[in-house]
Amino acid sequence: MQRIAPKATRSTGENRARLAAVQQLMRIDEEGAYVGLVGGSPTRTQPHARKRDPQAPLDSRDARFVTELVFGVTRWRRRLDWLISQLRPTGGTLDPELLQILRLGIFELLELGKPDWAINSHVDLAKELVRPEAGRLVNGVLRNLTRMRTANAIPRPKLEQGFSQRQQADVFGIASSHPSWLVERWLQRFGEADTLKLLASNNRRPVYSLRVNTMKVDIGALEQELQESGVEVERSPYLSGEYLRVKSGLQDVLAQGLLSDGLCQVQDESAGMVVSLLDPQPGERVLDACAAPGGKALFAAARMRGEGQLMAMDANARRLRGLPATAAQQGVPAGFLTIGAADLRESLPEQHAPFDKVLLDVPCSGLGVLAKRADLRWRRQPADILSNAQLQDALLDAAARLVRPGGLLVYSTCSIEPEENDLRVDAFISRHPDFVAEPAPTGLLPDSVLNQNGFMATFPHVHGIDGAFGARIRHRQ
Ligand SMILES: C[S@@+](CC[C@H](N)C(=O)[O-])C[C@H]1O[C@@H](n2cnc3c(N)ncnc32)[C@H](O)[C@@H]1O
Repeated sequence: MQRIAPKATRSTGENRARLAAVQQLMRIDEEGAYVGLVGGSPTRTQPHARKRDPQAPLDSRDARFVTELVFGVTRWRRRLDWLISQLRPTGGTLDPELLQILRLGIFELLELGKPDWAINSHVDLAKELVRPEAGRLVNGVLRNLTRMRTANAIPRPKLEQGFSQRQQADVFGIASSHPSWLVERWLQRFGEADTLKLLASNNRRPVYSLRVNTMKVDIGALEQELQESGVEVERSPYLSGEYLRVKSGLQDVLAQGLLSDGLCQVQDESAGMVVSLLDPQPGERVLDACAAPGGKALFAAARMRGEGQLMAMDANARRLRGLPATAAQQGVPAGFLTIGAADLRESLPEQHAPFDKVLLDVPCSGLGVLAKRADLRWRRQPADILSNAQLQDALLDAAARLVRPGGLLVYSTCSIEPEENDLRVDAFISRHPDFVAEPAPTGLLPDSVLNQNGFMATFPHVHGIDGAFGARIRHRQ
């Protein structure tokens, strides 16, 4: 029997959140907006939306619901579209807004376990945003789904007898909502069992960690303060003296102003491990050559205790804009950190060179961070890996000129693809016989994050954090 909610329990806040989510999803599809950045109010207001959505901002609970919807629908898009194709007898092209509403409805019913009566909100949204008859279609598709849900008979893609690897990639790709080319690539490399684990990790709620700013606060004191205010944290198993994993209450960390007070920053432990691999010491001259927005540079500053010289440069001046203020909040001494916008390939900071250590955290496919960047899996194409490799090689060649003899270059990515990682290091060494790749020295990082070459290589399904890579490359004396 259908569950009917009393009218009073139907939340108008949730309805407004659904409208905002549809608007944001349209922006992501039409304008390529980045799913991590569209959490605020939509910039484009629909004519229908104005009628329904007065200017009052959403409260924080509804705003969080918008984020959950946008993130979830983006992540599950392929599976949702496949389900729509199974649930719509007529087929044919859908209005873009109608498609988003159907995706939203299916996501809420299947992933968030919303009750059957929530469908009324999607039906109303379709009537208002698209046209009155669109409500009938939404009602038909979503009621069909709830009947299947009750009968435990949600459609699933199936493998045929004698399937090829491409067909397997299609089926896994639909079920886990990843593109087939990526699944096929991982099947070839990791085999079936590990690919399934990786796909599942990419669909899990991401793990967020805080890098404790040890220049301002002791980790034990911050841990206690957070726990007393109801934020559940635990020490990172990889960087136990500097990182706290947030189990629940990240919003409270933000609300308490701990970030703006400079006591901590949200940063994945894999990013912290790259800085550990660099091992910047007080008194050294260090360059972060692709620094923006500056997370790793700020950790390096804390490790150096503001002594020596740290230069943070990046080709993108806009992405560097917030760094001086954040550095000041975190207590980084003026004069210790120099910030400059420059394309490393064209204008080397030679007047400051040579450096004891250079960190080169290059632009990459980001295929290690799919749990956090829900849209990336749809944006990336196989050709991107090749074009990234060309830029990565050029940046490595430029950075090499800035390392003093005997000094260290650390190359890092947030990718798990060999073409962007070990293979770039191999190619660099063959172009530069005056450099040698060296395994991470004992004690710098846990053995569990080192690969067969002694490079740092984390994987979401193995380490439970972002996938990332870091290699130490030494300039021979
Ligand atoms: C992965 S991000 C760096 C993240 C940063 N290390 C952090 O931890 O916050 C890569 C950066 O490389 C920069 N970049 C791309 N091409 C560059 C170039 N030719 N010269 C210098 N920086 C470049 C991009 O603007 C981007 O900010």
